[in-house]
Amino acid sequence: MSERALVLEHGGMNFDGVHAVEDVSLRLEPGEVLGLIGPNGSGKTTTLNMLSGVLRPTAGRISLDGVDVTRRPLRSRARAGLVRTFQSVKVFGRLTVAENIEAAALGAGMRRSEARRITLEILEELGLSELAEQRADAVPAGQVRSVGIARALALRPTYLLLDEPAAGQNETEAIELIRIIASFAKTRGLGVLLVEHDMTVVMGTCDRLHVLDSGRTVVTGEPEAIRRDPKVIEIYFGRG
Ligand SMILES: Nc1ncnc2c1ncn2[C@@H]1O[C@H](COP(=O)(O)OP(=O)(O)OP(=O)(O)O)[C@@H](O)[C@H]1O
Repeated sequence: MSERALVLEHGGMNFDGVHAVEDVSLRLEPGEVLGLIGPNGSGKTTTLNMLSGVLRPTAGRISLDGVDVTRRPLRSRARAGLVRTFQSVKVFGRLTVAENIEAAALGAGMRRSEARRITLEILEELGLSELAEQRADAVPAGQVRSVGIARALALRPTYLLLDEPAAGQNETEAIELIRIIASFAKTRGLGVLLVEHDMTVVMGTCDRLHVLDSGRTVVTGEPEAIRRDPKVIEIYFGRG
């Protein structure tokens, strides 16, 4: 197996006796899109918070391309190529969308001309070019999330963790956005972990799915196998 991967081994998070996540192991390689799915409260966001460094796991180990980062904070992981988005995106409202993205690239040490070039390239690939010169506080809520994704991509990560990137969009828009992100993953060798609770959205867009329920792994595999898995059917459709 390749050393190049983001790996969680036997991860656990215990909040004062509440086992939000227990013994979860997963692996994300460059170039693949892994959907982390499960019903409300199943531990998706907690897992993403552990992987990105927002939370320090109470059990287990996280490694990034073979290096143990379990005790490293978010910023240090971001410098090493692991970048995340948040459910609520904070933009500089008085700056344009392009300036918001450039600011991220400049903050990561890029030269101004390069930051500008990368910004325009990413906006085009995400289908957001027409927003480039618009003030960020005038952008509709659904598209602000895409601005957040563009900003994360401007940091040129190797691994990108997305927390419900398509929330607030309808199913067709959500699938379209995730398809675009998946094509980024393929062309740039980017590993994408996508937290999502809508099965339909992840089915046709992810390479693999990891299903959680009550903080534990139910099953991991290719979408077609997951769709037919009796345990997954029970979780999604069997509970009144
Ligand atoms: N800071 C915290 N303190 C105590 N319990 C927490 C904390 N954060 C999460 N939990 C609990 O951990 C469990 C998993 O929560 P988490 O937010 O990770 O689930 P989720 O799958 O992301 O849910 P959703 O789809 O609703 O966002 C839930 O029971 C939640 O109440």
